[in-house]
Amino acid sequence: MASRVVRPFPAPLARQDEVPATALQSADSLGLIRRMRRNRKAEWSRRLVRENVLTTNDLIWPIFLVDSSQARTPVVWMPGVDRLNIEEAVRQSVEAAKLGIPAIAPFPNVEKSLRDATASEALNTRNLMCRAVRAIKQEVPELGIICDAALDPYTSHGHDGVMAGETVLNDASVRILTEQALALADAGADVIAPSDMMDGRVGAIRAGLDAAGFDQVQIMSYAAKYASAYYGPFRDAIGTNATLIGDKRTYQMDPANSDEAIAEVALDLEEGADMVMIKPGLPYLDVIARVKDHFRVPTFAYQVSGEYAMIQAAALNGWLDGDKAMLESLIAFKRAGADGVLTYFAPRVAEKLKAIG
Ligand SMILES: NCC(=O)CCC(=O)O
Ligand SMILES: [Mg+2]
Repeated sequence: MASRVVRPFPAPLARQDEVPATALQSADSLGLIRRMRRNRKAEWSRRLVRENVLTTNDLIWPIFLVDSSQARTPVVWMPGVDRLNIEEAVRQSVEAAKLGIPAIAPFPNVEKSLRDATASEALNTRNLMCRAVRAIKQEVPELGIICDAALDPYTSHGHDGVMAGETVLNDASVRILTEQALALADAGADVIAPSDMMDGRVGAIRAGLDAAGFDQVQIMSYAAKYASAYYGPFRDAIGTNATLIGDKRTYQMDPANSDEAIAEVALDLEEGADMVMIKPGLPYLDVIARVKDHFRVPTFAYQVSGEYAMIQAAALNGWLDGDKAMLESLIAFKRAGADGVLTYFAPRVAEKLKAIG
């Protein structure tokens, strides 16, 4: 057996007030062949060996809409985020396109009086979403618009589907979601993003879109959407926090599972999803990595409202460097394998990336 060379533990340095650097180096050298720190010694070198890069092309910007005479109304639980009226949403879309953000994802805060048990307002082709999508498409046709298919902004009970007693009905909800998707496609949505987690909705929406001549409208499915506490501030933004009865654990996924995410993604791809999404983001990086490794399809992460709020709250208290934490959280998605991220930070990041050049 080859004997291992055991290096004597370096003798402790004599206590001195100042030891010259060279003396420290020679006294302590471990004679290492590989030193991982060499590549980190200067910014040019760190840039050269960097494995992942965040670009503006990776960003999807979720925005909140409201019917209001005021251009902006603040979302209290998401400092720095406002609900926009249609005119302001158009202006912000123009800005987003100028910054090079590829796409936005609008979400409506629907007037309470328009919400009912069957989400009938979701099918109104003149509803807030449809009017906003038309207006934005007319002004900035080159900006992608990704529209949620989900009933929660429109239901009086705050669930993503219609209910019988305490049960959220699957197939009946899918029929309504398909109609909703058609209304959005007709308004000009480029991508339908079913976020409801009903079974079979991707296939039904694909068939509905194709039959109506919208065969070029893409589907980005919220394939693995978890029943998460991190959606809290979003429910403030769209005004469902007060109305939601119970929770969504009978249709959204159990945070304890990840094999199940693979099964969900497989089904959505079979049913015709062009892109898949995992949501929330940072607490589910392992799921993003597994899905990307397994399927090699366009995979997106949603950095949800609670993730945004945590960073912002800490930054506003002076407990975190907000910009650094924002960028670090976003590069994590790239490292995990995501092709892009829905993030409320999108315009701020795009501005920063533009300034860096
Ligand atoms: N369907 C979209 C969402 O539920 C967003 C959740 C969030 O940002 O917390
Ligand atoms: Mg599913």
